[in-house]
Amino acid sequence: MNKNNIGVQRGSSKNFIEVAAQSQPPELEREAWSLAGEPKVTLAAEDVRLRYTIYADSPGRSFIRGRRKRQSVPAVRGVSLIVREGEMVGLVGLNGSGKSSLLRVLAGSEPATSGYVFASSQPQLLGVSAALVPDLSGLDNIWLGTLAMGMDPDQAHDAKDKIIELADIGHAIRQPMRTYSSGMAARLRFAISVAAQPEILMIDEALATGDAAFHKRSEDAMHELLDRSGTVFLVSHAAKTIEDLCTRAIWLHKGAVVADGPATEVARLYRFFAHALANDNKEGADKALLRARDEHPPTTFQSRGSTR
Ligand SMILES: Nc1ncnc2c1ncn2[C@@H]1O[C@H](COP(=O)(O)OP(=O)(O)OP(=O)(O)O)[C@@H](O)[C@H]1O
Repeated sequence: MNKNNIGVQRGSSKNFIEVAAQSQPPELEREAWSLAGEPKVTLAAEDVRLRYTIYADSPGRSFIRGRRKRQSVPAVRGVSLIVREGEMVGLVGLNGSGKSSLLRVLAGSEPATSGYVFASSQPQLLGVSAALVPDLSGLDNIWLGTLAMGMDPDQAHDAKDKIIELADIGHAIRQPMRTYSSGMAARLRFAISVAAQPEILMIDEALATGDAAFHKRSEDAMHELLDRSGTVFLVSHAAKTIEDLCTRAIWLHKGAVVADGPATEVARLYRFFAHALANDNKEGADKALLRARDEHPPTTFQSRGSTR
């Protein structure tokens, strides 16, 4: 039996917030979700779909918007998953496979075209950047960022030293953020996001910037979060990072989940796949993909048959 197959168990969605839903699902359908059991479910997504609408210019046509060709691009195609506390979930896949789009929908920062996402608390998508102001110093931005994430002034004050220590950007912390390198800014954003101690933290490639020492500190900070029964989602192009850091990996291909299972196995098979593709070995790539799908099939909901 597919170990990711979610049986019809009566769980209650009462304690969950709705992160993304196109319309209110019927109560009975919601109750068919397996939200009960241990460890606690922190996030559940069912048949999430996302399409972007783009306007493409056809040759010979004018730039008048009304005459532009409207196209709908499917970025996420029917993703279902159940994530429990203590899991560190890595998303792997080729460029354009939908990793960042899925993360944004799960975080509630991009509305799903259809499907449902429930979470035990508001996920924190790393990137308090919207709240940070380039003309203000790092210190002022720490204050602003922590308040923007919902801390009260006392909590923000208490968190300050830890953020400075984790970001470790020296005297630059007193300089305006516009003078920072992209790596320094990423470090500060990461440190602020982690300090909020969110139950669900979502990170898109933050670990790609920063040196080995920062990498180690950020790993430690994420493990600390997991120790406090949190859940971390991580998008990275480096499948080896996912393999080393995460407990579970979800492989996305053309917007759909190909495989979902232990990071050491799924991320390793993905690496074989990507390596084979890079070497024009289509047969090898297909083999790795089919093996991953076979051995670590994606989550399905028995209540409504398999996800598409
Ligand atoms: N704002 C947007 N408007 C239109 N199409 C988009 C938008 N963002 C992403 N897409 C399209 O959606 C698909 C998935 O993109 P997404 O960025 O989620 O993939 P990804 O796996 O994170 O890619 P990468 O590894 O290159 O960062 C792609 O076809 C992309 O072109």
